[in-house]
Amino acid sequence: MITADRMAAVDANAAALGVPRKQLMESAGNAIAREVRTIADPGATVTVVCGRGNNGGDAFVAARFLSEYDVRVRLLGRSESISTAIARENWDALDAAEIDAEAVVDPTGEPDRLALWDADVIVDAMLGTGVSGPLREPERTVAKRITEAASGTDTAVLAVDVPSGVDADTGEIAVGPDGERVAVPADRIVTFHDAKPGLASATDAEATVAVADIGIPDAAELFTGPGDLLGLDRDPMSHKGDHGEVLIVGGGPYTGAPTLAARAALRAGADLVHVACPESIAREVQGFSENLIVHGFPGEILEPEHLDRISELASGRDVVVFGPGLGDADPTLTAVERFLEAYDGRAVIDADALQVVPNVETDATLVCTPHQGELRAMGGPSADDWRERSDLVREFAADLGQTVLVKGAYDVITDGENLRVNRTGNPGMTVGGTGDVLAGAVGAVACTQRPLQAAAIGAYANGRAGDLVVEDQGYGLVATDLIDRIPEAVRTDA
Ligand SMILES: NC(=O)C1=CN([C@@H]2O[C@H](COP(=O)(O)OP(=O)(O)OC[C@H]3O[C@@H](n4cnc5c(N)ncnc54)[C@H](O)[C@@H]3O)[C@@H](O)[C@H]2O)[C@H](O)CC1
Ligand SMILES: [K+]
Repeated sequence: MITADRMAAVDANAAALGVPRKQLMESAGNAIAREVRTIADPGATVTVVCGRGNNGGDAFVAARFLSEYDVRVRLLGRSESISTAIARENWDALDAAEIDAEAVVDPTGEPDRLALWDADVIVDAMLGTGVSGPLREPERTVAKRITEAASGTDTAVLAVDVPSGVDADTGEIAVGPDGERVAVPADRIVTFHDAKPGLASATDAEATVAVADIGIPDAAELFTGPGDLLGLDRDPMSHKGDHGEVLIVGGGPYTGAPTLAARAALRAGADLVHVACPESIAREVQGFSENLIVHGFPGEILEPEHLDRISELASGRDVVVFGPGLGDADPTLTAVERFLEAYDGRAVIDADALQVVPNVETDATLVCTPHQGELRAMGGPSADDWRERSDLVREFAADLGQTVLVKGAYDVITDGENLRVNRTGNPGMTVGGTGDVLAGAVGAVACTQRPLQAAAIGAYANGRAGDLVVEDQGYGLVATDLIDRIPEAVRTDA
């Protein structure tokens, strides 16, 4: 199963791996043509009804492959409104293939002119995963015409990827202003790459769903890539506080760590970052950035007596990052344990605090970010080969019931079920502090993304930042270099 958002990410990752979208669309169109051939013989009349997005684009390709049929392509809307270059290229190619293709110049025109009737097959390519809200005109009226044309006749309706009007993730059909739920009733659906969660519930019992392989490599799903960043796209209408508030609980024997994590959280997009650290370093930490709100607790290390204050600070934040520089003194580990027993929000657990996790009962949603030594200290597996490590860590995460990001040349990221591997980063990043930067970045992203995705994006961004630094200045990287490159590393328009 794959959701529409994940499909878009995998699509972009495939493109980054060198599989162009045009090739995906060719494969998608070919799969549609193959399905038409199982429904009707050459010479049959096929009406292809297309929207202005890539769902329509797929069907333009299919029409080209069906030149031995009597194919009529009807684009809803002006051809200039076709939304992607690839789809437009394929629309133009219909001419060369001498396909009867007509753009409904006046999109609100009388859809009856679309001559949907007396077709052996109607291909529904109005909308796929790009649908938002109830079907608008003219798609709404056309969906009703298709329903009429198909009911009581032996016209077969074949939906491209998703029946138009159906939400691919939920199977829901949004209620329109007329109080009606309108979608195309497909007899057959050819969906691409992987089943969509909503298809099973959306289609009537007898609809058959075929999943077509369109050549997306497994690597596009397994390895993190630029597609994983798409979830970060900022809603232009968003305002302060939307992108989350992070609390960093750190510092003790080590003073730089909480600062690195806090600054990384800011650069990775958190709106506000609070730092709870020993009073002895609070002034120093505050000195790094006025965007940090620093709360000093008495003494040199985190102890159980500080927990009321920490819990109060945590309750007002989206994510807590526990660990950078805390050290592993008994009172500190006891404090971490007590905190987790009471906390039910999201937290990133790093460094010495990690050893507490396997033995604590918590309702918190955790992202654990051990390196391989810390994973062993947690009672986790060790394996040199990243493939073997992936399987072992997935089992470990499943037992733990949490998301685990094991840092390494290949970072292994898993929630016990799904697995991602991050290949960005370089040997220059083994210097101290890069783990603190990573923990802060994951904490910021976890404000708006689910744990697995937050860990995948954090690992990708941290490594990518490291690669940008090395590209510019060669090795000799220090952790603070990473922080300034994080915004560039998470840009989706790069
Ligand atoms: N992601 C992949 O790997 C692949 C996707 N393919 C095909 O692409 C579509 C998704 O294409 P997209 O352009 O994102 O969106 P759609 O074509 O589904 O629809 C967008 C189109 O529809 C209009 N629209 C949106 N909501 C409504 C509405 N409620 N009423 C009317 N019109 C609506 C919107 O304005 C746009 O014009 C996917 O399903 C696949 O078929 C690739 O070709 C294969 C790989
Ligand atoms: K469709």
